Order: sequence, then structure tokens, then C-alpha cells
Amino acid sequence: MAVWSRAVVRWRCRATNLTRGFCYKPFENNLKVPPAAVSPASCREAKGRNVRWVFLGCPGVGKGTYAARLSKLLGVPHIATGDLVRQELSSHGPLASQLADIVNQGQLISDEIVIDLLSKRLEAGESKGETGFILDGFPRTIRQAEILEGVTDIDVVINLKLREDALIAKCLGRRTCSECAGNYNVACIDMKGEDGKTRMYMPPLLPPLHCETKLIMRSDDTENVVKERLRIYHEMSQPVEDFYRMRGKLLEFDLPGGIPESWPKLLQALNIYDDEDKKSAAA
Ligand SMILES: Nc1ncnc2c1ncn2[C@@H]1O[C@H](COP(=O)(O)OP(=O)(O)O)[C@@H](O)[C@H]1O
Repeated sequence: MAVWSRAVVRWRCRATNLTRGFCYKPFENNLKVPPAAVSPASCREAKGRNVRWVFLGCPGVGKGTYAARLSKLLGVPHIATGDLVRQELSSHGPLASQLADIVNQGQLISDEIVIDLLSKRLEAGESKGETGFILDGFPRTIRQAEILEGVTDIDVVINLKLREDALIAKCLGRRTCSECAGNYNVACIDMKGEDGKTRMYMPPLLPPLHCETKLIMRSDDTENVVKERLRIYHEMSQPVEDFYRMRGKLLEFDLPGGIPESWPKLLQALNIYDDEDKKSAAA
């Protein structure tokens, strides 16, 4: 059976399991802010819900950062297709050299391959008893969105937004510790509010001393490749925003600044209230 058919069959089988225990009602409107699916909840209550959330947004906007924080807070897996692709690249398996060229040119890998990688990850999680997920970097094409919609009920799609000059600076400032895999950002963004744009201040997220000498950059975080990824995002992935907007699932979130400023506001937008808010924002 072709990779594509196998992937879809797997998705279809999994849908039965993933939709079991589903707590949120799908939205019944197409308003800018989805109300029902994010009914107010304390962290403890929210943890009991098998959330099926998706993060959309341009490269560098912070999908990984905020998805990882929510994943920790709500106790659901954070699944980033970019990470799955990078794992495949570092495995030096049969797909690796084919994928390396595509990723390093800032292009998207085929829907078939990405769905196959994601299906395997979901299957592995399912066998460990995982329910719910926060997807980051998927879907990125209308075809991917249609497949996902066909197999599970996504509750909320969080569309993170940031001005383009800040996105480029953030991608170029990204660093990962080669030892502990911690993610940091050495860029200090302080952009003036010209041409109707609001001032944007994002402090760097510096590594601890013991990571400083072990920092590496992603091979696709060079200026030309970042610009190409942004172009591809506008062409291929922006229509996905409309796909979810029309279904009343899109929660637009303009990042007001760095993590300390944005995190509490994101929780507020998601209707999650947390006595520990201030503590977690500062962490
Ligand atoms: N859903 C997807 N569809 C196609 N390609 C993907 C997908 N997710 C990740 N990739 C590939 O992996 C690369 C890295 O993804 P990611 O880490 O999410 O990057 P970004 O910082 O651009 O959001 C992408 O540029 C693309 O080549």
C-alpha cells in the first residue's frame, strides 16, 4: 500500500480513539474569538480535558515556545512536526538526505511524508496512553488541514502573529544547546513603532552559563532561508488560517512582546486562569 494510503488508514483508525473522551464542543459560530471551546477553566480543570489544539503562525513567531508551555501546564503532548522532521534528519535514515535539501531550501516537505511522520508519532503516544495534543507546525497546507479535520475534532487553533521584521530577527537569534536541547534566543528586539506599527520589545532569552559554549543554530535559520520560509508560509499556510476562521475555530493572538508580557495574556485569551500565573510567566 502506498505511504499516503497507509497514513490515511492509520489516521482514520486513530480518529476513533482520539475522539473518545472529547470534552469540548465544536464552535457554532465563525467569530474572531472562539468562545465555547475555551470556556473558563482553572489549570487543574483544563488538565482534565483532552485538548486538541493547533498552533499556527509564521516561522519564528514562538509556536514552539508557547505550545511547550501550554503542554506542560495542561499535561498534553506538544507535537511539533518540525521536530519530527529534524529527528528524521538526524537519524540518517533513507529519507534524511532527501529531506535535508528541502528543509535547507526553506521548502515544505510533501504532505504524504509529514503525515506519515505525524501518524507514527501519534501511534507511539497512543500506545503510551497519551490523549489529546497540542500540534505545532501542522497543518501547513489546506490538504493537511482537510485530512486532520476528517479524522479528529480540533477544538482551538491559535494563530500567533508578530511583525515580519521581528520574525526575521527572532529566527536569526535562535540557539539550541547541543547537550541539553534547551531553546534560547540571543536577539534583543527593540523595534520602534514606525509606519503605524506598535513598538515591539522582546528581551533575549539567554542560556545558563553551562550551555553558553554549546549553542548551535538550525541550518535553515539563515536570512535567505528564513525569508523563503516566510514567503512559503504566506503562499501555502496562510490559507489554512482562513480554513479554520471559516469554521469558527481560529483564535487570533497578536504577541504584545516577550514571554513575560505575552504568556499571561495568552492564558487569558484561552480562558485559562491560574493562581500561579505570575510565577510561570517569570519562569
Ligand atoms: N506540516 C509540515 N508540512 C510540510 N513541511 C513541514 C511541516 N512541518 C515542518 N515541515 C518542514 O520542517 C521545516 C522546519 O519546520 P519548523 O521547525 O516548524 O519551522 P518554522 O520555524 O519555520 O515554523 C519546515 O521548513 C519544513 O521544511
